[in-house]
Amino acid sequence: MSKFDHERVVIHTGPRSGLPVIVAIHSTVLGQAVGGCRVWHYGDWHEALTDALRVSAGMTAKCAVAGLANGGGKTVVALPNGMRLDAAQRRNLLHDVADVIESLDGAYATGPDVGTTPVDMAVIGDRTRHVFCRPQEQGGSGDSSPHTAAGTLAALRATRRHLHGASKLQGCRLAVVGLGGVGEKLARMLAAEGAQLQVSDIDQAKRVLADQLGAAWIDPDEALTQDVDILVPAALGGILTQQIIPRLRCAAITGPANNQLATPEVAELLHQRGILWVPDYVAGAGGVIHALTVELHGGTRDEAAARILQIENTVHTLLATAASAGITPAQAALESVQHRIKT
Ligand SMILES: NC(=O)c1ccc[n+]([C@@H]2O[C@H](COP(=O)([O-])OP(=O)(O)OC[C@H]3O[C@@H](n4cnc5c(N)ncnc54)[C@H](O)[C@@H]3O)[C@@H](O)[C@H]2O)c1
Repeated sequence: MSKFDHERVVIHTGPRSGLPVIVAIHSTVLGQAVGGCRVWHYGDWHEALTDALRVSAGMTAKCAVAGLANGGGKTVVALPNGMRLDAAQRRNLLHDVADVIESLDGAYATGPDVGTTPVDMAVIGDRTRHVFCRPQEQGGSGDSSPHTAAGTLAALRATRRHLHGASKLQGCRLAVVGLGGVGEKLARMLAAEGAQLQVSDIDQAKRVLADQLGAAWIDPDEALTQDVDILVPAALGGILTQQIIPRLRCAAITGPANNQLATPEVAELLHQRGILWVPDYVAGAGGVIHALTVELHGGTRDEAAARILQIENTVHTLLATAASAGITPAQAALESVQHRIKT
């Protein structure tokens, strides 16, 4: 039987919505647990619980590697298949979520995730102060995507340095897969640095951006297997499968997309193929660093920006440690998390 290593899990049927609100607190060893609020369709609430347990543990790692004084948590609400919330139902549900969070006496704070937005965080904020990423005009830290892009840029500099001895991205061959909130901003930054860019999105309307940036457009079906220095996944998770690994032609993979590995074993397969994989939760931490620094820790935007730039050092150290110990960067990251939580 696997060990239950969460501090607390609450499942509460919301009195207004009638829906089960799950809050999983994995760890508060480093400080208040944080993690987004996911409102999504699941087969049943057991699946939602499994998701909450998995993602909250991932948040502990993300915060620990980012040097934040926070632990990991997660809220998940399982919507029955086919259910669409109207405005009043959505508000009721968000107030149910807020009341559960408030009942935890500050052990956990939430932010946006799949199925929720910064505006939803403001609604949760009606009933609890333990919430982040509210819109800027409502006193929050606002859109996290520019900060996620800035953090990924820092991680890319460290990756470039590890591959080629210098961190300048000028001339570096990169494929950015996904040109949404984060990917577009990142592609613009990379183009401004003189990187040799290829870009891709399932949305053909994004071709205009490729033309603007002087980037080559790649068909989404072929985007992951381009011959580049660094592949930058910036769309959905689960893309690094056992099947795709033999076909990859990149030297490294560093991108913000969450949960890139289809299964944890894929990290070892990448290592065997000599492809560097920077854990997504390290490369994509800029947004959460910004939101927590500004909204929960009372820091300034400049302090948050400085912390985001530190991602370059963090990734540099991880890659150097992994190389000298002959382990994967994923394993090196895990050891650094365990070290931080124990000391
Ligand atoms: N927004 C943040 O601050 C943040 C923070 C950490 C991690 N992330 C992760 O980064 C990734 C991107 O986030 P985002 O906010 O930019 O999302 P988004 O929804 O704004 O953009 C995703 C883009 O990917 C495209 N896309 C989807 N499937 C694709 C495919 N198969 N090939 C190519 N393009 C495809 C979509 O059309 C869209 O343009 C997600 O995995 C997200 O979880 C985002």
